[in-house]
Amino acid sequence: MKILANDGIDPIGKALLEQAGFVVDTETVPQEKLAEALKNYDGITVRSATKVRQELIDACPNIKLIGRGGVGMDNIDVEYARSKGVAVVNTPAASSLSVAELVFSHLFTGVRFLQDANRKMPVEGNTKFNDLKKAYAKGTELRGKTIGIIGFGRIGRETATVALGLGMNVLAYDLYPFEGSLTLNFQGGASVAIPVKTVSLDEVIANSDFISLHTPFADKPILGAEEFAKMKKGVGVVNCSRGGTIDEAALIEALDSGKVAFAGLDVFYNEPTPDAAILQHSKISLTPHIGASTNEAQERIGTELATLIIEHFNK
Ligand SMILES: O=C(O)[C@H](O)COP(=O)(O)O
Repeated sequence: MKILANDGIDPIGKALLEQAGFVVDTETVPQEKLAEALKNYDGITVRSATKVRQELIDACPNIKLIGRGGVGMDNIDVEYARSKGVAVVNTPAASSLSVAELVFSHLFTGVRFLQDANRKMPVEGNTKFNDLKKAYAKGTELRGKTIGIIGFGRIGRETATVALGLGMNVLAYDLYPFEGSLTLNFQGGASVAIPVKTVSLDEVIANSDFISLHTPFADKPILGAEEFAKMKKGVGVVNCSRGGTIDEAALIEALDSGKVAFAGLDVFYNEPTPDAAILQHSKISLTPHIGASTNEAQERIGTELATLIIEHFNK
């Protein structure tokens, strides 16, 4: 069996597949050459870069499995593949903590102006930063503040758990209400369960000091001008979910008016070429869709994906 890992696969996942007798190629084939190249393979694995659309599936009748190393399957025509008897698998839980930690990277960045300070610190030969120091004199602490989490699935809950560990209050919203507890595990084996209950979207929007999005993209943004207007003045907004869930033009207006103090964005409406107005804004902390890009997450993803592929072909 031959697998093309077109967006790469962690060495541990590759080794597991090879031990099970699979041939694994990890060289990325450009999208336009994929239909030809894939004819020689039994399966393909992707992250979010490679698109596996209907035409590609039709062009490669040998393909029996599409593996998504990650959560979002918006780059794969899943229903169509399944209707043609092609299995589609993903690894929905493996990257939750890495994404949650990136949310806090953006939050800590925003409350202490790192995105701007990193651009403006005096360079060699000019050691004066007193004016800059005055500009950044009033940061904000996270402890005791309220984080609003929109989308309370695996990543939303992991984000809430980290927030509770930092001493923040959590307000969460999900289409499917949740009432239960989240467990914080501490060094030495101690753990504590903290009750959490979802509230309405309006409550989250109106009462949060920071808002983090954790939903897939549906048909329109979840946060637009109307929602920004209802938020607290000085709110910080983070998006490590999917591009399009925030109306970027409305976000820029809200940042410029001071309604939103800062934003942290890992995902963009236009990927991989976000708009210049977003890229150059001094109040936006930017990362290039790297929520799942940690050693630990990729190792878990590679291991899980390899296991799913082996199980599928051994059925
Ligand atoms: O859906 C996901 O798993 C994340 O958006 C990560 O995507 P990536 O694997 O392309 O980094």
